[in-house]
Amino acid sequence: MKDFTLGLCQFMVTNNKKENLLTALNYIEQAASNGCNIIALPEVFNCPYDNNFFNSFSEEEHNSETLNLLKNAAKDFNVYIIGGSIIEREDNKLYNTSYIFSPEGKLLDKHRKVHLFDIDIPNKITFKESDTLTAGDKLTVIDTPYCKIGIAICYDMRFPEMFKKMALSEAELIIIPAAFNMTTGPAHWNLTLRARALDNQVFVAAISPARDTTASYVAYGHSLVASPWGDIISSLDDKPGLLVCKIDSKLLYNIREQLPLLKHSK
Ligand SMILES: NC(=O)CCC(=O)C(=O)O
Repeated sequence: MKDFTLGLCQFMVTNNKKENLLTALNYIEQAASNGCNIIALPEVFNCPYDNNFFNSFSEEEHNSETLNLLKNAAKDFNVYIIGGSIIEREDNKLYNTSYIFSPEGKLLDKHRKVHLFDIDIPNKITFKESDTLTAGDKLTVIDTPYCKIGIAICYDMRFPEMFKKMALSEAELIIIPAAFNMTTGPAHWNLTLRARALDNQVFVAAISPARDTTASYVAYGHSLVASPWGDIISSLDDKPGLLVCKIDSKLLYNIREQLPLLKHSK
């Protein structure tokens, strides 16, 4: 692992795909001009987070307006892009999928959300991704010249065993495109992200859409970076914004040497 600058793009997602793509591109450009080497977007960043929109906003990988834009942006700005997630369509099934591009515009890998968000907290929040989506079934850890990056999507963060497997596959940074809500966000967002970082002695970066109180699903916001020590080293509030965070590789090496949890893990 070596030092680098991470950019998290927290913006408002609307029900106009073209507008969302333009916003994403503007944020990527701004992050690149602020020296970011790795830039990440929110979960389902081109479409409202709502089952009613998923089918009509879905795209096939081989013919995707969104993926073309991300690929070209990665190349034009010479950056790694963790492309939040989009609704991917393959063989009449829909997946919540994150695509990762290199600075050459090469598709390095993709992560399909493994744990679908099916919850029912009466009078608070009910959501059933499995009404429309199919779950992925693999871990994603990619190698870059800066660090090894694991990818998880939102509700995936609640499953510590998945994170342990990524850490044991040598992930040093885990990037999580996400969209918590106004019930679970205040209660669990910081706590869960800090715990995954601390348990696995990795940097954790979570990127949410900005909060839109008129949307059918109101995102919590509060994109953040947690360190391998378990503290929050940079964060946003609920409004649109770009988080630029310098990642100090020494921090990870020192913590892992001084408190060797991964070595002691059985
Ligand atoms: N998009 C999601 O997976 C939402 C997860 C969430 O809000 C949670 O509490 O978990």
